[in-house]
Amino acid sequence: MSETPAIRTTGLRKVYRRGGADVVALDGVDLTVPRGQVFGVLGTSGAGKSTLIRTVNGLERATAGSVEVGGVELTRLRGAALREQRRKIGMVFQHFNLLTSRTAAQNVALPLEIVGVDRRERRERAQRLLELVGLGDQADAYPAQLSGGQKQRVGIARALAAEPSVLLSDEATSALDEQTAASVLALLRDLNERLGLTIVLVTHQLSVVKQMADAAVLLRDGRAVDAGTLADAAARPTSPLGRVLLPALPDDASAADARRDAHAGSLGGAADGSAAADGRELLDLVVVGDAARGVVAPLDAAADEPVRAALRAADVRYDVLAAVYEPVGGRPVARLRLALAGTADARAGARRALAAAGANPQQPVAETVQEPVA
Ligand SMILES: Nc1ncnc2c1ncn2[C@@H]1O[C@H](COP(=O)(O)OP(=O)(O)OP(=O)(O)O)[C@@H](O)[C@H]1O
Repeated sequence: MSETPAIRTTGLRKVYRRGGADVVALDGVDLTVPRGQVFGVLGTSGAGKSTLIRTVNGLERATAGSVEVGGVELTRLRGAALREQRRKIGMVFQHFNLLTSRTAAQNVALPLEIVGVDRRERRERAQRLLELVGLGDQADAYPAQLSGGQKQRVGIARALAAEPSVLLSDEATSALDEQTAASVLALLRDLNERLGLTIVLVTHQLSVVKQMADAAVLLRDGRAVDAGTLADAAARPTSPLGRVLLPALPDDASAADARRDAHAGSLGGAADGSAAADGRELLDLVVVGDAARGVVAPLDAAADEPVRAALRAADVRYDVLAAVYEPVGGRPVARLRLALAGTADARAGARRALAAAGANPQQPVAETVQEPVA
């Protein structure tokens, strides 16, 4: 039997009324967020990202479909039962939403106060939570006395007070400078790892998802057009999510690399002048995982690297037109764009050898079909 997911939505639909017209914000979203993951929600402005997490959190009522959190169907609940379940979902907001007249500790203790935890225990638990987010010495500070990053840490501690199984973050780092945002994201990652907390991140910052998330969903016009782990999406560069995560390689990115990497039988170097009879094609390669490092290493440092070995074994010549290396979803990803020359059979053989070497060879995707994120 498979484990109950942290979140499951089925046919989730949300229609707002505005000025006498219907606005379909979610149009039948089926989504599964496994437990313990950091899960990104991507999409252009208006795609339905905020509506999705506001509906999952019960801040908005679904028009149709269902939302389950930890196996409990929120969309069936009303009144006290709904409030009780909603407490198990923590929420972190872009503008922190702290009460300015309360100290950090009193803000963190608020959800405990609502459920009637006594004063002494509230104080102790708030202090422990503030320590967890690195603010043990700021319990008596008021929000106005804290920096943006500190305020967001208080917001996170407050979201954790009711010991939620899921933390929803709506642009939690968008109002922070880059360095502060990075430290808040590191805190979220740490909480995910230490507490096994499932975190859903809504953000217009693609870099945040690339760095932080294990998996993501791409929303477009209220529909989930693609979802999955980032490593899988990166290995499927023509998939909608893959295209968002790995925008097209610029052809002219590294002419210098092309010269350095061109091997002995490089394009244009055919001594017998037979190149004109050969076909030529562009090929994008993606290598995900530990092998990625070798792919972009200088040739002499990676003599028996499988991708180069596959190219050497095939009867083709090639130039490396671009090479990009970056972590995606915590895994190294290397991408190369090759100009390949040889007979049709030789090029087909090279594509097979490259596929067998785990390099996911694909025709380059034209820039015009890229999916903007924000
Ligand atoms: N309270 C509301 N009343 C009416 N329409 C709404 C309301 N909230 C959102 N919408 C509409 O629903 C659609 C989805 O909005 P939503 O805020 O979920 O998108 P988003 O992906 O979070 O966008 P952004 O990145 O700009 O925040 C949009 O067309 C928006 O105008």
